[in-house]
Amino acid sequence: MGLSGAGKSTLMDILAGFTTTSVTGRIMINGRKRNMSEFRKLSAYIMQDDNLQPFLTVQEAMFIAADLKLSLNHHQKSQKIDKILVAMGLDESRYMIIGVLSGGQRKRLGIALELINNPPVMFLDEPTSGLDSTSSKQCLALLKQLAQEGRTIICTLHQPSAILFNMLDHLYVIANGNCVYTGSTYNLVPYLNSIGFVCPTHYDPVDFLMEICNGDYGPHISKLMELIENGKSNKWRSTKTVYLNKSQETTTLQQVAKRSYSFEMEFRHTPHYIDNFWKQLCILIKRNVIRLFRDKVLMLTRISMHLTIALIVGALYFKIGQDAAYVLDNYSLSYYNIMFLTYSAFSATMVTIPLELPILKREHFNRWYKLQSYYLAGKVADFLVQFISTFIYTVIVYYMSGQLPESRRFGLYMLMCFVASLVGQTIGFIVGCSLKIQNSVIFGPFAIMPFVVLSGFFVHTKDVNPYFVWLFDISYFKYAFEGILMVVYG
Ligand SMILES: Nc1ncnc2c1ncn2[C@@H]1O[C@H](COP(=O)(O)OP(=O)(O)OP(=O)(O)O)[C@@H](O)[C@H]1O
Repeated sequence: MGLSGAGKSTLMDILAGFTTTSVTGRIMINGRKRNMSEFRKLSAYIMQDDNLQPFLTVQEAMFIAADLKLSLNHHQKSQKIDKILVAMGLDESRYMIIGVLSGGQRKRLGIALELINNPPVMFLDEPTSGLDSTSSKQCLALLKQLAQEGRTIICTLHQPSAILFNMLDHLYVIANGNCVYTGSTYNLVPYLNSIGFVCPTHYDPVDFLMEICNGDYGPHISKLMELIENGKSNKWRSTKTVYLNKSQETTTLQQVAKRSYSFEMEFRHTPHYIDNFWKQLCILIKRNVIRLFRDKVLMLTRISMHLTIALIVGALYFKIGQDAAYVLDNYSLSYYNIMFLTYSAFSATMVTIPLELPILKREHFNRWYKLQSYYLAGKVADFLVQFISTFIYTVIVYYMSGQLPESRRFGLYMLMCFVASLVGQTIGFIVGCSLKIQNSVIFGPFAIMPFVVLSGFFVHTKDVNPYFVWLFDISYFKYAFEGILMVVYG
């Protein structure tokens, strides 16, 4: 718990293993140094932003997660999904598209997706942010139930209400990146009393603590930090009992530890990924195909843009292909075709990839699939749209501009254009992954323009200094352009 900017998400990223670089210190699990590979099998991290696929239904998303994370048959998966959806209060929204779910439903779905494989340790960054008081209560009650079943639930909270606060077992309060209290929730007021901060009657202890952290009663953070040994002190921890629910049913810590141990043992023998590469690939292709057909706007825009430009270009260069007087125009047309197809594939990929990255980060971090499967599945789905777009464009331009009507020439012409567009797509993927979307729109074209200049269209190899000739050899535009000219005139 802590004020905004206190360092909660940073700490959570480090504990979950999401941030491993530029941090120092040791992370111990049950007294042993954390083995990251083992730990990732035991844990799931639900980040602050939902990062869900907006075009799937709740049930489809659950089945895809189950297919990737469980080695059960369809009926068993279905039963498990039903159980989780009921527990999460999502049963009635199972056929709804994720994009139209409310904030609370999306949060619950984020948890449900990670619950599928029943991880013993769950990290949640602000699971109640953006939720109303009833949804927050439902969400924490559910987490409490999971903790009672023996899981370790670690979550960050901004400033919980008294009801939410009473649901917590252990509290770790951060201010300015340091710990100012660690201990049980019911020890908070006695702790504050012991150091001279008397919480006024009828005053919420959480508000009081946050005001102290905010410096409303003076600069006391370093004093609090020292007293609690920056989180190392165990003085205010609960050692005897864990309160389970309002009826004060209790269970011993040993019982909880025993259940946690059995979860841990179960996971030790689980492979890092449940499915092999090919199975992951098939599941991800299925998901991409569903997404592609639901997200019709982008697909239809790409196809109709190719159709429109092809008609304009075809009309401009109408029947010039076999007229010797227009040989230079035909030369320019060949170049334009490669430029257009490459650039359109490049920009479409470059702007869509950054939207996918947060989802990829979450799913890959939580061991849903390997990166290779994700990449290839994305390529296969995009391959289809790119092929249709390139085919429509090439057929129209080739025949309207009056190139030789030979199927072999047309096939090769089409192949040159298609391969060039795939290279453009790959460069768009690299740029989209490397830069933020606003930067990639500005700097992305620089990844293409050097190849354009070195294609042999503007400057010829024989006219440049011999030291620069190798630059032409790395320009894929040059190969595509030469290929097209050989197809047309060879
Ligand atoms: N221990 C630390 N030492 C120095 N800087 C820190 C420390 N922890 C966090 N920070 C920095 O403080 C800033 C805010 O951190 P973070 O986003 O984790 O806060 P937060 O509590 O999650 O905020 P919010 O509730 O608004 O999401 C970041 O720039 C982070 O790098």
